[in-house]
Amino acid sequence: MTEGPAALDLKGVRIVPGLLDPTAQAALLKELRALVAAAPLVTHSTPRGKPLSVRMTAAGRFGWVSDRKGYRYADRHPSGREWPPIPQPLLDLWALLVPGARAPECCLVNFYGEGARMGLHQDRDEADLTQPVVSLSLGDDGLFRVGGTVRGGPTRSCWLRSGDAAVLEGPARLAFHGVDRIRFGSSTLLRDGGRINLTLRVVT
Ligand SMILES: O=C(O)CCC(=O)C(=O)O
Ligand SMILES: [Fe+2]
Repeated sequence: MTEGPAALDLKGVRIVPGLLDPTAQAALLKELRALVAAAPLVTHSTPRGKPLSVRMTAAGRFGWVSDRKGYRYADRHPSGREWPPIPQPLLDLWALLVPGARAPECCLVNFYGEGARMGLHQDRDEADLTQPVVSLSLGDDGLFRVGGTVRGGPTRSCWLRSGDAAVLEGPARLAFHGVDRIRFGSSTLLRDGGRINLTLRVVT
């Protein structure tokens, strides 16, 4: 594969439906099970102490964490252990989708159980905002909302399905985005339902 499947544009965010076929999704899921065994999912809280509905872990040199001390990248899991390496299939997808970019330093693993959501936000904790963010969805469908680079402007939404990718790059690198809800049980990839979202980022 040299170019990858056809992409759609959602307010400048590149959506690549069906990037991973079901076999590749199952293979990746197997790697993620090992990843989560080494670095268990955590319920982070906002700096004000409100728990996030999305549970998270990470791989790579850095993971993203949040607690009373604020939102930040950390070089260790809250357990004190190092983050596991980013699975090779994800590094390959990054190279396919954003060939000119630096190597990713973080793969954030988000798990959305029933009722979990993520409010509109910008990804701006990274030092080099010229580098893209690549996001991959697995499991249940998620309603992905994208706005502009200022809060409160018009937004558009689309459903991200298992195997779909989204790339935040160029002028849309700082687009507000979030996940309003998931269609719990819409995919058979995860036996007990839920949605996994993987985001690859250059941090430094
Ligand atoms: O779950 C998604 O599709 C988006 C995740 C996200 O925006 C983030 O982790 O910063
Ligand atoms: Fe984000």
